[in-house]
Amino acid sequence: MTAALPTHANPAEELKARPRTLYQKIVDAHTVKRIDAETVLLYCDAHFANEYTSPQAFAGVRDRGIPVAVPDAHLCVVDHIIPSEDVSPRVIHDHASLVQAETLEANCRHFGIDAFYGPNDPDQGVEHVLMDEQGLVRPGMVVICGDSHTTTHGALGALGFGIGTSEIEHILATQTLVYRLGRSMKIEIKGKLPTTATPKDLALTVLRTISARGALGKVVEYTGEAVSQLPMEGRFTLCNLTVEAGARGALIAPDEKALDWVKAHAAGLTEENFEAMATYAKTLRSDPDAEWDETVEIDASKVQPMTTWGTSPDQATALDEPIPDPEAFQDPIQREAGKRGLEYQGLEPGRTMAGVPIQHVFIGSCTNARLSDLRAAAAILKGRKVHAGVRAQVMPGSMRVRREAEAEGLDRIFKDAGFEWRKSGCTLCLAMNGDILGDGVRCASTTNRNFEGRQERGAKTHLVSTETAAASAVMGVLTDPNTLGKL
Ligand SMILES: CC(C)[C@H](C(=O)O)[C@@H](O)C(=O)O
Ligand code: SF4
Repeated sequence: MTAALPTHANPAEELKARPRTLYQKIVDAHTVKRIDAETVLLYCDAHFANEYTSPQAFAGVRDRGIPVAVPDAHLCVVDHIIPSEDVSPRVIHDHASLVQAETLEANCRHFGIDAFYGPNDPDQGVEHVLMDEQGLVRPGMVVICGDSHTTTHGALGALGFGIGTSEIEHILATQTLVYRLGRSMKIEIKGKLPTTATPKDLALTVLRTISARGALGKVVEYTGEAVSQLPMEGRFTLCNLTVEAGARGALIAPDEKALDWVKAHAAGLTEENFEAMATYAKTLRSDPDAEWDETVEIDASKVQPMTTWGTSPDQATALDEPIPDPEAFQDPIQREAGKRGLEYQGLEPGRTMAGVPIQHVFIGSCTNARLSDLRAAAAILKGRKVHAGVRAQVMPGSMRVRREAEAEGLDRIFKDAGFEWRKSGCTLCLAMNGDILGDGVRCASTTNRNFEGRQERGAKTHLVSTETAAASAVMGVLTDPNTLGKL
């Protein structure tokens, strides 16, 4: 006869009984082995590699003469170093960049990785646009990449985060990662986002509220009415920018919208697999009495069109509010950073950002270059012209986005307005391959980083929504898109 074990002796039962956050549930489901109180060996479902951060990792695996453990779990794309000129076939002029692109292709061939998106692949794109567009990210997955903006994929309820080169090597060799557990942070976005504001404005508001260090070491979960109302593209934008607060992940519990997105994008997903995914997705939410290390509330109804005034994404303000005086900041680090940011940008406290003259507009990047972004910009640009003295460029997030936009005639609207219609890639987001601004050029940019010199030494970047970028292109000054018809 066997005596019944007391329930607390069964770790699996104990795990299930404890209220958990969505983050904890995903980590538990992927834990191969607990290493110590702070660290686990984590199974990763998918790894995405670009040509820029992967070469040494592949070289390490080659040198040891071992195979890539699960070749089908990797997707490789040339996106960071590829020029965006509108030529066919695409040519990489820079020798070092060409070597990086060719090395990635050779590594894929050598290790039996079929999912390679080279410069002339019809579906090439910025990795964080491409992955979701190919339906490769599913709710509950752990997805990793040697790139910080992998947090983007939390929009689908997947734990996405960036890793370093030695970790990429570990993934290639073992499909696992030695993972230090993060702390949990709930950001509840209450109320409704006004129709005059966009998800990008919400994301910049979150950053301003919690600061660029506000989520350091934490995995954020977004909840609340405004978050459920966001379309998938808006959720990608929000989760993409969350890393700029230092977050180690950004999650949104998967709902019907997330499942519909996967259904619409995952080629070959059978009805049976979809049903299994949908059933699992229902369990992917934080338990009502889960404990959080930190919680923050934000009122969505107060969000207004935003831009950045400094050189950190959290140095943001509404376009029609006065630029704050950093001298008044309590935190000495923020005070110094604010003073330096304003000085770099050549701006004074007290004036509004609306009306600041710009010479360049960039619509692109993994933050805001999906089809809905291009539609929103085109709706503003239709029948209007880019202001004299402004150079305006659009780099669709992927070649598929570009094709879909062309099928709707959006390229015509952009070109008629005076925009350059380019090909997809990171390009001007981080000043690569000749896609750079001149020294001192001020740019309204739909990207996620406004660091000193990000778009070229001395160039001034102001982060904005796609709508604000389009309106600013027309006016030649930073412009709240809601005021456009009224000016
Ligand atoms: C090049 C890469 C390591 C980097 C990142 O990690 O985010 C880049 O994509 C960026 O946006 O600055
Ligand atoms: S588009 Fe910009 S932010 Fe996104 S991965 Fe490329 S360089 Fe990084």
